Amino acid sequence: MTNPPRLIAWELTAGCNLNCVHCRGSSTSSVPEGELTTEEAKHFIDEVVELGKPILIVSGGEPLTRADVFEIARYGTDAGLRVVLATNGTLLTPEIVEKLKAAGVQRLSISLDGAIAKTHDEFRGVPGAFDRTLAGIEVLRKADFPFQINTTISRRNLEEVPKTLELAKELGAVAYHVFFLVPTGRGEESDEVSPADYERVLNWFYDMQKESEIQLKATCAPHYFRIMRQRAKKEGIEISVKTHGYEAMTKGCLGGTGFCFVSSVGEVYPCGYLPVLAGNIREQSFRDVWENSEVFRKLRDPEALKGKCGICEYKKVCGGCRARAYAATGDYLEEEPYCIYKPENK
Ligand code: HEM
Ligand SMILES: C[C@H]1O[C@@H](n2cnc3c(N)ncnc32)[C@H](O)[C@@H]1O
Ligand code: MET
Ligand code: SF4
Repeated sequence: MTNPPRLIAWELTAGCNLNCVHCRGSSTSSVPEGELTTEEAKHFIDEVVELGKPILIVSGGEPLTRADVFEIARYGTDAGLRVVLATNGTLLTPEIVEKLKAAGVQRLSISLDGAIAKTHDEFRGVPGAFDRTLAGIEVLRKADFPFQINTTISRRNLEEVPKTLELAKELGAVAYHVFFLVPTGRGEESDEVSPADYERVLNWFYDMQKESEIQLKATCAPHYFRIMRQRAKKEGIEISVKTHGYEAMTKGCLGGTGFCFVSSVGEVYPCGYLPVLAGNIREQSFRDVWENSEVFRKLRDPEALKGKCGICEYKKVCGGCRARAYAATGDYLEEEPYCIYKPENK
């Protein structure tokens, strides 16, 4: 029996009103042809529910540029899914927030890639984006709508991350999730932080997590799960849900095991950063793709990992980033290129 997905990220549209330097989808204002129609989108939700009740992340592109986003979110809510929406926050108005509430959307993630306008605007490719995002957050606060802040960490904003966390707290975010840049789409390898900086930031993140009153989560940094265990061992702490919350129950990357990404034209991928196609929901059922695709089957087998990830004692909790391995070598099972750890049995 294959476990159902726990989380699905859905690129409802690839079109976007911004032009970020790091965008995995290389999104622009021109909307590619062949997007799933409203009816196809609803059919996809029907198929998801047949498998289980994952969190459905309605994402993009910029999902708020699609007129039927509320109707589709409502459909997901009515089907029993926990629907959340990932947005750059620039298009939020009181009317839109009311519609999101009425559609049963439970939380928004707002991308904020720096603590000051210059950093964020350079990231987002549009002057004034920072101010517009902050205005969007103000609308959410007034409406008492829960939101989390997402920051993508790269060389451009690495040193500003602590300040961005402080800003997220001041703004009233319920959580702060950091994403580490993956060199795909417009994301460039030269913007990735060094392996040593990964180690430094993730150790800082561990310290922050212990004292933070809001939830912190690192995505696309599977090595965090190794670092968490190394640090806890040093401190003589047993990892449990009580001490480490949700992080104690999950692992480095859920791509293909508990998570998948569905593109605006119905393609299914292990995540939004790994361009290895698992299947297309226009040609097959979602169940068939999830249960039988070659790439998902391989990602479910820790023994398939190669290089140092294959012999690492942490491979079941970390497993490396398969998208970075693919970007570096063309083989998604190869070792994670941005990890400094030397496995003990090497
Ligand atoms: C509630 C609002 C949330 C929003 C809007 C949101 C948004 C996102 C987005 C946009 C991604 C990137 C997916 C991609 O493009 O491939 C993502 C990934 C992910 N998120 Fe969230 N998220 C939310 C909450 C959570 C929560 C509460 C958890 C768990 C406690 C979570 C766990 C994850 C995981 C595991 C991934 C997958 C990345 C990976 O492969 O490791 N998210 N989220
Ligand atoms: C959902 C989150 O994904 C981020 N995002 C977009 N492109 C990339 C990439 N190449 N690598 C990492 N994160 C990315 C967005 O900035 C948003 O905050
Ligand atoms: N456009 C939204 C954001 O910036 C969601 C998708 S990003 C690839 O957060
Ligand atoms: S990262 Fe999000 S906001 Fe930026 S261009 Fe891509 S889809 Fe648009």
